[in-house]
This record gives sequence, structure tokens and C-alpha cells, in this order.
Amino acid sequence: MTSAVTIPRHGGTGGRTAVAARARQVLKAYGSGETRVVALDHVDVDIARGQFTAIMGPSGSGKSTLMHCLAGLDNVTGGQIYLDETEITGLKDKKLTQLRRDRIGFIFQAYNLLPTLNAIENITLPMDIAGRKPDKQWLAQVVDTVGLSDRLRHRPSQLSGGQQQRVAVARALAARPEIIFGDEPTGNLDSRAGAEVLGFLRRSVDELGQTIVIVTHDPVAASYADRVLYLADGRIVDEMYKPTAEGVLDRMKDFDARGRTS
Ligand SMILES: Nc1ncnc2c1ncn2[C@@H]1O[C@H](COP(=O)(O)OP(=O)(O)OP(=O)(O)O)[C@@H](O)[C@H]1O
Repeated sequence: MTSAVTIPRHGGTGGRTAVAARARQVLKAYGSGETRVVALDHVDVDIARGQFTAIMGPSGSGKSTLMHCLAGLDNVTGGQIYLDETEITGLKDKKLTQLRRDRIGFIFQAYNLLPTLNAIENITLPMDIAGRKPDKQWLAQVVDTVGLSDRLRHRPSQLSGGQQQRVAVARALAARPEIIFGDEPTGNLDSRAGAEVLGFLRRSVDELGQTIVIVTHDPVAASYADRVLYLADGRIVDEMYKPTAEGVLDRMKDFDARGRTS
């Protein structure tokens, strides 16, 4: 088993620490007594700022739970989660809602677009709700990079699945959150649209310095990441830097074979 890698806390990151999010001894259990399930078993992990991280592992290994705990969408049973220097575990609901709104972006498999709003209205909605004015230049860059400039007045029903997901990606990026979390962000897309969205996420890391964490089952999606974390039975059991799809697939086969013999 590999232990969590600790990244230097201070780097050339404009005053922010080099670690965007941290989990320390995070325990998450559901239920009690005989039905108690330990979804996360004392997880330690550092998510590096400006990197693309993919979380992989078999079904039920705790991937979504880890992402939800890191994003402050779910409470932990024990341990601490930090976003930059802020401990989010223990924050009251109102503060947590505010923190998620102001500092975190989300991309889900169901795009969660509002059907009555057009693309640009959906993209700026979180900022409108927060009462923040979008940075026009930045917004134009995001819209241009996702290739939506000629679709901004279209409603979600007038867009393809890939285009809708690109609206969801643009919405997450537009507010320049410290970190973006994606749960199977390309799960509903065909391989061409999926590649487009993943290519865009990759560019936003390389060109815009965005920090991204996704949960995926797909070795091709994971190959866009800088680092893959492997979960099994609620623990981080391995990691891979600069993954290739073949390398990820081989590692998954190893785990399956070990799982069958243990
Ligand atoms: N609300 C819940 N109540 C009870 N048990 C839960 C709940 N949510 C998750 N679990 C359990 O926690 C464990 C981890 O679930 P989680 O959804 O994080 O796994 P996963 O790796 O994301 O799975 P998948 O790849 O199938 O989405 C599983 O055993 C699951 O059954």
C-alpha cells in the first residue's frame, strides 16, 4: 500500500498553498450496528493545486463518497477536510453552503442545467445567485475555449448532450473556483463528445491553472489526468502519475486479479 504523498504547502501559487484540498484520517460510515458500512477508512490525501486528479476504483470502493466529502457535500464521521487553509469539517450549514458557492465548482453526470434558461444564462447563474459580476474577458475566454460562442442563446433542449455538458463545464469554470469536482463528468457522453469535454478540462488545467478532481470508471478519461488515485474498500491503495489509458487498464486488471485471489 502506498501512503499519501505530501506536497510542499507553499509554492509559486500566488499566495495560496500548493495543496488545494486535504483529507486527514477521514472516516465515513453509513448506518449502525450490523448494517454499518465503512465507506472511507481513514483516508489521507493531498490534492495538488493546478493539477488534474482522477479517482478510480471498483464499484462501492468509496470514490463518490470521497469526492462528496472533499467537496463539502457530505459530512464525515471522523477526521478533517481542508480547502486550502480552511477546515470545512465542522463548518455550520450556512457557512458550508457559502463556501461551496464561492470557492467550488461542480460538474455532474446529469448536467443540472435549467431548461428555461439559455446557455449563457445557465453559465452565469451561480454568479448571479451569489451577486457577483462575471469578469467579461474571462467569460469570453471560457466560452470560446469550450466552443460555445455560436450557441449561447440556445436552451438546453436545443443542444446535444456534449454541448450541454460543455455548458456545465463552462458554468463550473466561469466563476474561477479554487477547485472543480466532477462525478463521472463524461459518463453520459459518446466517446467523441467525451473526448471534447476531457480535452477542455485538460486545457483549463494547462492554460488556466485550474484544479480539477473527477471520479471515473473509464481508463481513457483517467488518462487525461496528471494523477490517478485508486480506491479499494474505502482506502487509497495506489496512485499513478502521468497515466496512459493502457497503464490504467493494466493496473485495474491487477487489482481485479488480486481481488479474486484474496
Ligand atoms: N447513503 C448511503 N447509505 C448507506 N450506504 C451508502 C450510502 N452511500 C454509499 N454507501 C455505501 O458506501 C460504499 C461506498 O459507496 P460509493 O458510492 O462512495 O462508492 P463508489 O466507488 O462511488 O461506487 P460506484 O462506482 O458504484 O459509484 C458502498 O458500500 C455503498 O453501498
